[in-house]
Amino acid sequence: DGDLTLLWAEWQGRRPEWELTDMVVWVTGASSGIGEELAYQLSKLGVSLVLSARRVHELERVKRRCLENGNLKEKDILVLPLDLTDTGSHEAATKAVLQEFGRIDILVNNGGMSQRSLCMDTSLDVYRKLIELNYLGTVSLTKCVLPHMIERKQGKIVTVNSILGIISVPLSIGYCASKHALRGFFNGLRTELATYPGIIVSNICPGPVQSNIVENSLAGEVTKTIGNNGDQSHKMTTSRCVRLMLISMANDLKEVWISEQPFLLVTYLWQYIWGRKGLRTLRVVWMQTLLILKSLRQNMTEKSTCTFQATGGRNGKHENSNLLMLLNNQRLICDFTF
Ligand SMILES: NC(=O)c1ccc[n+]([C@@H]2O[C@H](COP(=O)([O-])OP(=O)(O)OC[C@H]3O[C@@H](n4cnc5c(N)ncnc54)[C@H](O)[C@@H]3O)[C@@H](O)[C@H]2O)c1
Repeated sequence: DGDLTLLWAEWQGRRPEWELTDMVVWVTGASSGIGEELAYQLSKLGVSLVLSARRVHELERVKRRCLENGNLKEKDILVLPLDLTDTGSHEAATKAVLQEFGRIDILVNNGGMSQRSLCMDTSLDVYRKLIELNYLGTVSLTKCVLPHMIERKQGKIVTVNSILGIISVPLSIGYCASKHALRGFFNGLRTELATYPGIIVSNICPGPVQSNIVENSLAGEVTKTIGNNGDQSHKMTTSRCVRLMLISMANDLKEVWISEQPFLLVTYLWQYIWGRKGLRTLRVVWMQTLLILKSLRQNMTEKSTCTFQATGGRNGKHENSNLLMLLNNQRLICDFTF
């Protein structure tokens, strides 16, 4: 459920319990899902925590649970409301963290949002919002924190990307584009910071993970979300994903892929084989095999309806389109969008 370097680090590498203790860690998107779980696991390591998202009451709830179950005291946790799209507020937020704890050791760029709708059913505002939130919001906060890390010549910038920052799938192309942009930005930033070996720029690329991401996904309009998470049983547990993220941070890994199969295997194929001219046939054969396997599984379980239908897609109107035939017949591609 992780790439080979990550699994090796888990087996033989440094433990988060040794490496991350006493660090000041700022987590965005800490009110839900991966960010919330990250807060709980970090609070057991004895770090100083900054919890950011838009909803203060949700952050206060997370803080209370950190205090109940972790090793932290009230003074170790700062609740700092932050809207990633309000880039004008990021400088002041950074100053507030520095004023409270004196330093920022790790910035975890986790806050973000996804999307479920076909291109022709999606308003441009949705794509704009995804770029403003997932990409520009993250870039903006990083730019505010970076001068401080450069001054200290150390720090970790950890960005929760996605395997959709590596591969692209239908129904979430605005999300994929924003995550591809993030990966390009941070890979380039790492090179720009080559003279600061103490500053680690890390891309975390999870596959499907249990969280509220589907519920909060935009469905064609910025005012419309999917509204429910559907069946999440095929997804990785949030706790396992976060444990692997902490191992990645403890071992300064530059990019990690965290996913169960078949998503991890598909990512490897995409990265190393897919797209090369002579191997297009392999791609089709592979896709068809997955579809058949998925269809067999679906027939046996028949648990939930197609996400595509939930998004109100233009079912039936384009019955001759290959894409819609895939979408209508199988849940594979729907499962692949997270
Ligand atoms: N769950 C998955 O399957 C999965 C897979 C790959 C990557 N990711 C990434 O993980 C990260 C966390 O997502 P999650 O799965 O926990 O989903 P989630 O919806 O449970 O959590 C998203 C968090 O981001 C915050 N957020 C949203 N808009 C914001 C804004 N404008 N300003 C500040 N915070 C904002 C939310 O309040 C929430 O705390 C995202 O970047 C997502 O792209 C998730």
